[in-house]
Amino acid sequence: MTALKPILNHIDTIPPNTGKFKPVKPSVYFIHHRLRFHTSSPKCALWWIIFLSLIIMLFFLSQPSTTPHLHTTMLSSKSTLIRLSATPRSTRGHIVLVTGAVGFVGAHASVALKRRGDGVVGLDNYNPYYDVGLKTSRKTQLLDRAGVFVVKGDINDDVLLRELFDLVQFTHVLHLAAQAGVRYAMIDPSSYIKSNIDGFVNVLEAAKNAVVPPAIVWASSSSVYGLNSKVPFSEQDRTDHPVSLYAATKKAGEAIAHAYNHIHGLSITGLRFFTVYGPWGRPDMAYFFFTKDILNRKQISIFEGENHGTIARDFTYIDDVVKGCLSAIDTAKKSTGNGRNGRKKKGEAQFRIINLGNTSPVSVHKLVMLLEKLLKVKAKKKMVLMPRNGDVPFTHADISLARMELGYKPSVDLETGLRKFVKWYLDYYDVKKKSSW
Ligand SMILES: O=C(O)[C@H]1O[C@H](OP(=O)(O)OP(=O)(O)OC[C@H]2O[C@@H](n3ccc(=O)[nH]c3=O)[C@H](O)[C@@H]2O)[C@H](O)[C@@H](O)[C@H]1O
Repeated sequence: MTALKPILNHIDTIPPNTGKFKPVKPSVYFIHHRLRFHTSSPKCALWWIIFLSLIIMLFFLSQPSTTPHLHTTMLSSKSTLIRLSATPRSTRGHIVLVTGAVGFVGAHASVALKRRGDGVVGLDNYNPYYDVGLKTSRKTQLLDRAGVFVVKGDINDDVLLRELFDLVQFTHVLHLAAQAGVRYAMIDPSSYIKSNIDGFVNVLEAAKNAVVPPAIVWASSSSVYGLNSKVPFSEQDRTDHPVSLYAATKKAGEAIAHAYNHIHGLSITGLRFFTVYGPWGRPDMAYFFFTKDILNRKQISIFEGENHGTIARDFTYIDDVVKGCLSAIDTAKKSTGNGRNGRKKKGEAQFRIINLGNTSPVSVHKLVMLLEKLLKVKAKKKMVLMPRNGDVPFTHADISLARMELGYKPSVDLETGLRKFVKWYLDYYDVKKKSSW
């Protein structure tokens, strides 16, 4: 500001328009006036250089970033690692941003993508909804070993996302970052809005603003089917009666995705996951904390419906879900863009919603029996009427669309999948096997 002062003082010296001069705008007059009378003075010329430099600097700073790497500040120290991680092994490989990369599905999917030769960059905020130590272990034991670099950051951070999309031209985004869990919405409802709505919109904004908008594959949920009684649940069925806030935010996500697809030509595939389980799973899920409680000889509550009705889930093994995700990426068509910013719109973009389930529901009672068998420990069971806090009595996926679109064919039954989970659990938590039958 002090540098500008001498120049500003000269404004007082502008003569009034007496009519002898051709009327000119004051600013233009000022420039002409200054150039005519003072450019010969070296001191004034210096002030002019400073003034013009400031104007030029302000002009460039106010421009949206179109040149990659121009404004990278948050990521600049990691840019080499990020680019390395993003580089596919072959020119035909995809370049995928995986959000929620240290999450359960995110970690497995990132590793699978990287192993087959795609370029992968992870993004995760390591939120403390459940044990951050487990998330860190997924990073060190799975992602680091596979060569997947994970940026620690939030999907709600639009500056970070812009930098990331400036740094790497992603062909796909596998958006898995979310506030998960059906029952936790009773405790922290706003976390669902923040992650599943605000965060999702932020990711879509970043994608649509990318120089070449990537295709999006993201995680919706079986919970959108609510209390539907027609089985199996088909993508054609109504899903406008969610019974949990979690389900409501996932359903809202599907509607938001449709709007972005329609307006901005983003290619979007929403995958409705059905109770995904397996090694490195989520400790907030029943199969996981039942295992812990059974081993600790703690009582577990098994939910049942009215008149002792059975509660069942279409439990889906992680490897099957990962195959479905990869196939969704492979079959995703390119985004067509919105025709703005001088870009040509290339027609309607692809929009899909696909169930990823196992299509063979198992009762929670059976789940517990299998865990007892695998852990060789008798559970202390208490039958409890299912609380009205967002749970649904059963889920059952119709997977014919997944079969057709993705060649999806789940191959792991619950007992086989739980055996792998239990093996991992005992190993990870270093549990000494003790039988209490
Ligand atoms: O498909 C989904 O989209 C969702 O799947 C998962 O939700 P759910 O299918 O509800 O799994 P989960 O909580 O493990 O309960 C399993 C069963 O145990 C029963 N259950 C639960 C707790 C308990 O104490 N007792 C009990 O019987 C309970 O009634 C249920 O029948 C994800 O958590 C969710 O984030 C989302 O991804």
